[in-house]
Amino acid sequence: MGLLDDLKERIVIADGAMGTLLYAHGIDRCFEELNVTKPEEIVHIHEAYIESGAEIIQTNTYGANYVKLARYGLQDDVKKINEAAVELAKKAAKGRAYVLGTIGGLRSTNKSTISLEEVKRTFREQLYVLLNEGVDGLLLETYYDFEELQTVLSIARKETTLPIIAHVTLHDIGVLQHGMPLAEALTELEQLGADVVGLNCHLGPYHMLRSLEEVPIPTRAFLSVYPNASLPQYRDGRFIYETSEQYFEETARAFREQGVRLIGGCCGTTPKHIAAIARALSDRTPVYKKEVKQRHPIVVQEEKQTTAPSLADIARTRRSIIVELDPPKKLGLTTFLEGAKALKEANIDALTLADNSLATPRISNVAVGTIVKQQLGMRPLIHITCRDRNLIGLQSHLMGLHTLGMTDVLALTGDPSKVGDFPGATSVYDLSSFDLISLIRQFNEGLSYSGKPLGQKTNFSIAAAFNPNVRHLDKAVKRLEKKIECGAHYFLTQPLYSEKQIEDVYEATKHLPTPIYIGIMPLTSARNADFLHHEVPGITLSDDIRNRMAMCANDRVQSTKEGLAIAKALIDAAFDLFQGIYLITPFLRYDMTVELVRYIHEKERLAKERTVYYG
Ligand SMILES: Cc1cc2nc3c(=O)[nH]c(=O)nc-3n(C[C@H](O)[C@H](O)[C@H](O)COP(=O)(O)OP(=O)(O)OC[C@H]3O[C@@H](n4cnc5c(N)ncnc54)[C@H](O)[C@@H]3O)c2cc1C
Ligand code: MET
Ligand SMILES: [Zn+2]
Repeated sequence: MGLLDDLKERIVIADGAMGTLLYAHGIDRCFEELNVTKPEEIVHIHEAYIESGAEIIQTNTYGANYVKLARYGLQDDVKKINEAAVELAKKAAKGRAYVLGTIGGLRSTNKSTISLEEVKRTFREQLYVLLNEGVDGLLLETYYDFEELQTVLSIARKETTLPIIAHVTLHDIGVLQHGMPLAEALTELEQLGADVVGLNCHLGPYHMLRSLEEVPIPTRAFLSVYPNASLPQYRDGRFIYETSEQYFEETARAFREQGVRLIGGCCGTTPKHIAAIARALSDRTPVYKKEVKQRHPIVVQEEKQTTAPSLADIARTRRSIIVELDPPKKLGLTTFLEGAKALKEANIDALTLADNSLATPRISNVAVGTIVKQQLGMRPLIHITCRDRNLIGLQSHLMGLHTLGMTDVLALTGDPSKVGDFPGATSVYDLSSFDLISLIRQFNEGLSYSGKPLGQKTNFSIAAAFNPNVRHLDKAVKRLEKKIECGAHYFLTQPLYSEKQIEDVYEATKHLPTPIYIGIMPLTSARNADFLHHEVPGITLSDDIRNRMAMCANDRVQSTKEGLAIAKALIDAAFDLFQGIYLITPFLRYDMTVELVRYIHEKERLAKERTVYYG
């Protein structure tokens, strides 16, 4: 008889948390290291769970992989720590309980932080040690990212015929990240060969029960659940879980009614919780039938589509000029508004507003954008970085922009805090630019990050950044292709300072379906040229350009003239290759960008005249 035979006949009880139990005892370091440094404590916890009724225990290896151990400088000890974990669990089990080798998920909410190749490499290393040490089965737990779980489950299934338990972690009731329905996920895991499929961590019994109500009893696999004790509280700098064992006793019976065959606990649970479950299900009798609640279909109201064409559409059909005029670093909008008005009169398609560029605080671009839109009737293009807002803040921000009717956004990772005025400030980066673009696309489908209906579809037109000032242009273009896959509609480049570079950019991107706005920022002085050349990563100015600026020395009028002449030559180079021109106003010097806008319009007029004249 093995674990799967037992599960065929009856409900099986598993153990509870290891990590939070150690944490509650004051251990804040790497929990898995204790397999080697304090083995008797680990054995003691395993024994306490078995004595409480656990028939299955899991090795203390949740984070015993290369990536997580590296945070403690223990990356070379993967083998040693996993070997010790199996030895300790077996020592505690003494044949009284099955020993599962646990492998935890690596990705949380941000896919881009760890590639699938890294996931595979890391997983394999841990898997082979656990299998070698003779575990009775595998527990793949706390997978927020379904793609990651699919990947590692497929690897594990090829490597062993032992029972595999695959656990996803819910994002919200009934759904994984990005809105994947739980029932669909569990069916897919069963099809990939998992013997037991279910849930663990993040949420407690309430959310898990409501989620399982929407899940049919699997045909071949068994259903399992390892709820957290409760939602954690943050008190005096520590996370605390508080749930009475009595509540676990009641909910264990409710889990049985949902067809659950394996039940244990996750974060915050203790041997007392497991004893409560064992008491509640003392006869271990399973149910074989249940009524499945239908998931409410997602109702998304169509948002009125704006009639104005997007900036991407405009750049596809005609010359388009957008101008960056950044919100000021000091309070007061007088100069800024004068500049915005002058640019409006010069006839631009949109005013782009940076989001604390170079990681230095500026007046909120939403506040400034609202004024520009409402008072001047201009179209603001709002830059959004992932640096200053976490996943909650970003979604709230997008909902706010939608509410204000601002549909043009530029999705960026953003300059890191350390380049700006507050180098010690946190750079959040819950998301990368790729994830932010995907998130905005999902908003356009009427769904939040978790897949919850937003009630309306947003209508964002999504711009993304293109930095051609890199050593390998082909790599930058690969990033563009990925951004398009994520949902980018068009691109804005960093400022370019050479005609040749503009041609290279054209050659490297002409296969892309999305328009590109070429960035041109006039130089204001020799000092400005030197700063850009020497201190801004990636920007290189030719000797000729720097000499031309140097010749103007400190003469402001002459410098402006020369800066404009250089910018005009760049516009000439871009004119026939790109319809979109993105002018960047240096230091609120809107006189310069206004002049360049006029230059482009005049050029356009002459070109049209020529076309008419010559047919
Ligand atoms: C049009 C435009 C507007 C901008 N506006 C703002 C703003 O308002 N606020 C602000 O803080 N910053 C702004 N920036 C700066 C921008 O955040 C950084 O320059 C960023 O590095 C490039 O854009 P991204 O954020 O989309 O980065 P991503 O394309 O997401 O790149 C993120 C990081 O990946 C790395 N990377 C990118 N390309 C390559 C490559 N080819 N090879 C190797 N590594 C690479 C870099 O380390 C980069 O920082 C803007 C940039 C552009 C082009
Ligand atoms: C973070 S989810 C829980 C991981 C592991 N089962 C533990 O309790 O330590
Ligand atoms: Zn947990």
